[in-house]
Amino acid sequence: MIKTVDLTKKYDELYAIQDINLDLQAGDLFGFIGPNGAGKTTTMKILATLLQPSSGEAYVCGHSIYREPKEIRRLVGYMPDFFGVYDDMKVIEYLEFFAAAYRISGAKRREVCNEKLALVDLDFKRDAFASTLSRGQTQRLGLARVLLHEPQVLLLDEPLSGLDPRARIEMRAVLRRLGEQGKTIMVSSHILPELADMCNKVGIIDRGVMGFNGTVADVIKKVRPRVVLHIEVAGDQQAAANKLRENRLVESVDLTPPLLTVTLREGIEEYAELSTLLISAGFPLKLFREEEVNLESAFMLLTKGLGVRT
Ligand SMILES: Nc1ncnc2c1ncn2[C@@H]1O[C@H](COP(=O)(O)OP(=O)(O)OP(=O)(O)O)[C@@H](O)[C@H]1O
Repeated sequence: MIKTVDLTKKYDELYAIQDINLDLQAGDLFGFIGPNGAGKTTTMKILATLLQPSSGEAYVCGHSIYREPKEIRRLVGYMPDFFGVYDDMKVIEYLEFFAAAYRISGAKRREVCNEKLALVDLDFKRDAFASTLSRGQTQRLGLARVLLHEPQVLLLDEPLSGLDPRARIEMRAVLRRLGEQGKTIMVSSHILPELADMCNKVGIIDRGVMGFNGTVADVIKKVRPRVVLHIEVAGDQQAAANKLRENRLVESVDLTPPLLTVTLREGIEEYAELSTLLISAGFPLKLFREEEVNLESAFMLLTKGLGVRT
């Protein structure tokens, strides 16, 4: 659905993006993560055919951005990071205005607008003035707008930025729903944890260079190749530590009473047998869980040293 080959955009000597390679399929929800100025907007604008790259290729649903931009515009819904709404228009009027621009006419127009408002959970605001909407509601209205022409591909530039926690949860729910409809969605953010639980793939970009492109599980593996468990047992903790050290899955055990920190050997991801082992050896479990990877520090690690700009 989206494919880029060595996509590059230069402004004089500055690489806004350099050799970006993406391959996204139908139903992919791709989190495009990077700090300010990383190149996210540049990439999205090129895919939306609003900006020409300096070199490289990009295809959307098989159409080249150079040769078939009109086809691409029909298939893409692009929501920029900042957009205005017309203050003197009601929500439904705003949508109908754009539906008319897409040449959706007559009874169909009202029907499509109502359907998209419901999809973004904004039907209760249909007769409110756009100027009275909260930031989260305005973002959802913007999303409804880019859905009017039934795009296959959505390019959403920081749709979660500036939203309070509740509005984020609501927006994420809407994005998941759209992903379930089989659309290909690229959504950008500064913050990896914000997108990690929602996206099946993530790309991490910094200063124009994509340092990582894969699944969230791959991110975790990359920053922490070994699974770490936190375990607490009732009874003799030292004996429990020794028991674990004998196990072939275990690389090391650190005991800082009452916590056992158990590092598994590289590549080991299945460890249920360790809980059975402890219980059957007479160590009832008080705690047994995998240490969570701090996605914020994973992000810092993965962007460290990326991209040298000239
Ligand atoms: N028209 C332009 N002329 C010169 N440089 C530009 C232009 N547009 C973007 N850039 C530069 O290209 C780089 C990438 O910018 P881009 O807007 O793609 O980043 P971004 O990841 O979207 O950042 P943000 O999170 O702040 O929106 C930045 O260094 C920016 O200053």
